[in-house]
Amino acid sequence: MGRHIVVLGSARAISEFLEKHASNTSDRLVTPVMRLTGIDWLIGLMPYGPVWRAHRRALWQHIRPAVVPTYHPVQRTVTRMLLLDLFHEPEDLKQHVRFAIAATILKITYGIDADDECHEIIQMIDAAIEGSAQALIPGRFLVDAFPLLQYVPAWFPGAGFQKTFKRWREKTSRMKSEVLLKTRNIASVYSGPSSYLHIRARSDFSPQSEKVLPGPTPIVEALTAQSMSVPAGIDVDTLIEDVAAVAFVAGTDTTYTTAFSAFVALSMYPGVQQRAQAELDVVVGRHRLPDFDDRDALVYVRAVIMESLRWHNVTPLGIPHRTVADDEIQGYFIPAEYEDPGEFRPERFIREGKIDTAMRDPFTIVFGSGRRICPGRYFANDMLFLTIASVLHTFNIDPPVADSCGQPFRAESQITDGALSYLEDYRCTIRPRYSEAELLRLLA
Ligand code: HEM
Repeated sequence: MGRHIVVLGSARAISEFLEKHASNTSDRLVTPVMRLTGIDWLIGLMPYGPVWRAHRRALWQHIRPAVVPTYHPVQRTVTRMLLLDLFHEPEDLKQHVRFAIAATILKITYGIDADDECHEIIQMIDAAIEGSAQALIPGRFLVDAFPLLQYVPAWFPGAGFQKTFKRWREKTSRMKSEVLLKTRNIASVYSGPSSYLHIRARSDFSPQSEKVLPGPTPIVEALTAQSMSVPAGIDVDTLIEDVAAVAFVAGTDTTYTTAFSAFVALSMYPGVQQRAQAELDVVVGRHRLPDFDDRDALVYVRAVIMESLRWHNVTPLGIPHRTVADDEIQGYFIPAEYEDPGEFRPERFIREGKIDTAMRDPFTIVFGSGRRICPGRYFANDMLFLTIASVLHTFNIDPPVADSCGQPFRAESQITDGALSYLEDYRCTIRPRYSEAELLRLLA
């Protein structure tokens, strides 16, 4: 309705417009639906200005590259949990991968351990963010096109959306405060070692990693302890609540969907999988799990992750940037950045055994650009590396079996519409590459 949308279709145009004109192109459009559904506290949706800056700075301090390695012990432990869970329940690959990413983020933000309570909290958060996924779809609700509708009372015929919005608002605010309350309760009673693995591990299994925890200071605790300068009118406690919750909301589905698409792709391209596993066998060997120190030597596995980010971009439209003043961008030239873009081919990123720096790294594209670039990108990249390398090292990923004759089924790489893009068909199956005894030795 009277707005122009410019789609930036090339890396050159993105850099030209969102980086070089950043002071003009870093705003966001806050729609009536975002306000009515109560999701305007998300950093990604805040208008450019001091309030956004204070939130972003608070989060960035705790997920910038220099800090991200302090989360490696948590990532290692959760990944071990994941491998164990996959061994026992291989049919639940999708749920287990999602749980592992969610559990990592809950531990580093709130200090909440990946036990049964974590499941309950994840459910509470999922219910609360149901509205944001809907509210972010442009044109999903008529009130965005006709803002006067927001003043129509809920009892008025056709204004049922008001009740839905109220329900979503209440769930979000309950989620933010209850999760934080639980965190504070945990902090006040907790002094011993973490319950990670302890609760979830099978009785015959007691991995050494249990001793590694407790992990780093949770982000909420660190923010509470530090003295922050915030703009007038901002309540520090609300800021902390919002910053912690946004890490979960913005970081979980994006990261797990990318990891999961990698597994689907690997099931569809067995040659790629075999090459990656052969590299893991040489670099890591059969007696331990991959770790962050192996990253430099795991050139092909890194290319698999780059290719996963490119092949299925979970946020293909990013979050729209809004200009604050008139601007100009020249030309609409959209060069073909990658050959055969539909193919999953990590080799495109490798030249003479090394990552080819002449090829555009999807890492520099899929996380957005300019001042609103994703602050969680380094943390996400680490989670992707450890999850994908570890699962590939210990399991074979196959296409699902399509019929009673055992014919493999080839998944189609169709994607869904919406603010977040999912693969339509997520089916794939996994088989361990190790016996249970060998796997337990690797996890110890
Ligand atoms: C594979 C995983 C991820 C992908 C593909 C992704 C992608 C994106 C994209 C495209 C944007 C919009 C950037 C722009 O406007 O130019 C964004 C923003 C954001 N992301 Fe991520 N993200 C991921 C993981 C994470 C994680 C793990 C966190 C936090 C722990 C996070 C927190 C945020 C926040 C807070 C924003 C809003 C930034 C702002 O508006 O200033 N993301 N992300």
